[in-house]
Amino acid sequence: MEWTRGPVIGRGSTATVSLATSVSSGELFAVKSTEPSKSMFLQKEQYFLSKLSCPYVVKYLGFDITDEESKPMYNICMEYVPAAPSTMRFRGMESKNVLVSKEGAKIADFGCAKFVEKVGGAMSEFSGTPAFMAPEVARGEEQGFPADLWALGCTIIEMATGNIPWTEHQNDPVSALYQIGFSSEVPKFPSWLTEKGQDFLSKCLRRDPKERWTAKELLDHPFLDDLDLELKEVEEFTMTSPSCTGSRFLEFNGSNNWRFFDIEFSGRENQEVG
Ligand SMILES: Nc1ncnc2c1ncn2[C@@H]1O[C@H](COP(=O)(O)OP(=O)(O)OP(=O)(O)O)[C@@H](O)[C@H]1O
Repeated sequence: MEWTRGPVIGRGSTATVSLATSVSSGELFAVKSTEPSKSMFLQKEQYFLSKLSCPYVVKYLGFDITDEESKPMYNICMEYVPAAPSTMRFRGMESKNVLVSKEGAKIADFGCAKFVEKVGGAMSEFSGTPAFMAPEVARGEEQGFPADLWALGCTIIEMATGNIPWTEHQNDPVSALYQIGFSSEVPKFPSWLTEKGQDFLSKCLRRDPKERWTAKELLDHPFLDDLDLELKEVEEFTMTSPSCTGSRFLEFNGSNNWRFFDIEFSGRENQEVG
């Protein structure tokens, strides 16, 4: 597919993400690029994305190597998910690897992903962001499905506070790993979350992976019933500001509830992207 690169819309530690346009169809999509010599994580991500088809994962469109001003670039093309810009008026934040669009939340960034071959088995490799690691992962013991539910709890904390869990150790990953792996502590829960929200977190953030709730159990947790209600209410909610005219935002409304709402950007804000 022939395409042209547009403005940069995001940067991570391994790659730069730009908007791109298909020459034949005019379709807008996102391209994640890096130099081929530094493309190990991106190639791994390409492998995972190409195997996944799920409405909650950014859609993979292909990969290629381009020559841009005599500089080769390794590129993964994927669905463009307009992300919530930090400048908008909302207090809730989404983790940078969870993009929120009109269709809901989608997971992007599979640079540290791996297929589970043997659930609960010993770890062949150790990767991830320390602050989101489950105690058993920090100790290098195992990385099974329960570790994902621990990470979910950590993501909720990040969304509610705007900070990663264990912020007190954010400049010292080694001490964070030690605290996570060998203390009896769990990350601090935001005190302003509802009782149901706190209870949901307590089920995700159990230090013993065998005591942690499973995804199936969590899906029936009353905290999620409340979110459904919130979404219905929000369908009636309209933003009136002329400068905010089509992405979905998550807001913590101060009375212990989260809600989603939709905003469209004015042309000016679109130009500011990148
Ligand atoms: N499909 C997409 N649509 C819109 N924006 C995207 C998309 N993919 C990534 N982005 C933006 O680009 C940013 C960087 O992307 P990403 O986190 O995947 O890069 P990375 O180099 O793998 O990051 P990390 O530092 O976590 O390794 C994201 O935070 C997001 O804002």
